[in-house]
Amino acid sequence: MDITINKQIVPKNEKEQDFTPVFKINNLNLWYGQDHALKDIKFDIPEKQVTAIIGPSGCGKSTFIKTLNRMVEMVPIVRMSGEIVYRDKNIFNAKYGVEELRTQVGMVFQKPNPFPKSIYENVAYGPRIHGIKNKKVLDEVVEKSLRGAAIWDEVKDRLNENAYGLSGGQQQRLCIARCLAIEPDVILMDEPTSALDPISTLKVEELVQELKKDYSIVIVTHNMQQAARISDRTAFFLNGEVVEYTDTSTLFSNPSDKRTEDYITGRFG
Ligand SMILES: Nc1ncnc2c1ncn2[C@@H]1O[C@H](COP(=O)(O)OP(=O)(O)OP(=O)(O)O)[C@@H](O)[C@H]1O
Repeated sequence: MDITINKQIVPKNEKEQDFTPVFKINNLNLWYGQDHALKDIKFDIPEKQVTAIIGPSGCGKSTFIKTLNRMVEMVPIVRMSGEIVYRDKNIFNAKYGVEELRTQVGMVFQKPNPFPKSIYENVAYGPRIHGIKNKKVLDEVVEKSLRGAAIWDEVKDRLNENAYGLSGGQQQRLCIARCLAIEPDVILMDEPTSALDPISTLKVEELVQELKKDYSIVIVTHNMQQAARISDRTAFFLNGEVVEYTDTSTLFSNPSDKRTEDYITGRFG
């Protein structure tokens, strides 16, 4: 699309975005002690799309995703500068509580980490903490969340059994259900399929495609095929910098940076 300014036709700027950002990241820097792990990160993450973060081991993918819900600050030696704006609020602003942020920005981890409780209690836990006590309401939230995570049919007859009795893939979808139960806006996923078998991986990938209708998703993955299959936009990280960030099909078919090309063609990493 061209833009008309003073009756002149101005070609569309490549950097112009045609999406609504859920996160705006401006000049984000992060250090672990002296180690400069994130360098001048600047890009916007779209609403209701899947954004993949790719790059070789140690390039800062996990560190980056954990800045978005401020989990990275649990490491005492971390220092940061710059700005992360979530829906017009600077997440580092003292007035914006970290609990509130984490209610809106949920996270699913690499290894499924259910609580040692029943399947039902795993999902009801968050809503209970947020003050929902009514059993009927909780039942509805649990069912809706398990359905949303595409695991309801597999567990509906064993809701009171311990979650540890589920397979790894089922546990991961249960953890996604637990995340959905607090009705987040954004879901962060840090290598959510790396501990899963291929069939469970496929189920989680299909689920991500469903979830993006209602949620904005950021996913760290080692697996470039996975990024190509399921994401709309991809950021390629290298040594703590974003080398390239664009729509996924362009990044994989026509990368603009030689380092991206070398990485996606397997020359390093
Ligand atoms: N808790 C920590 N304390 C000190 N340094 C850390 C810590 N976590 C990560 N780092 C360093 O920050 C850099 C980025 O690490 P990070 O785990 O974010 O990379 P990654 O791309 O997610 O790697 P991988 O793909 O192997 O998980 C690395 O140099 C790592 O050693």
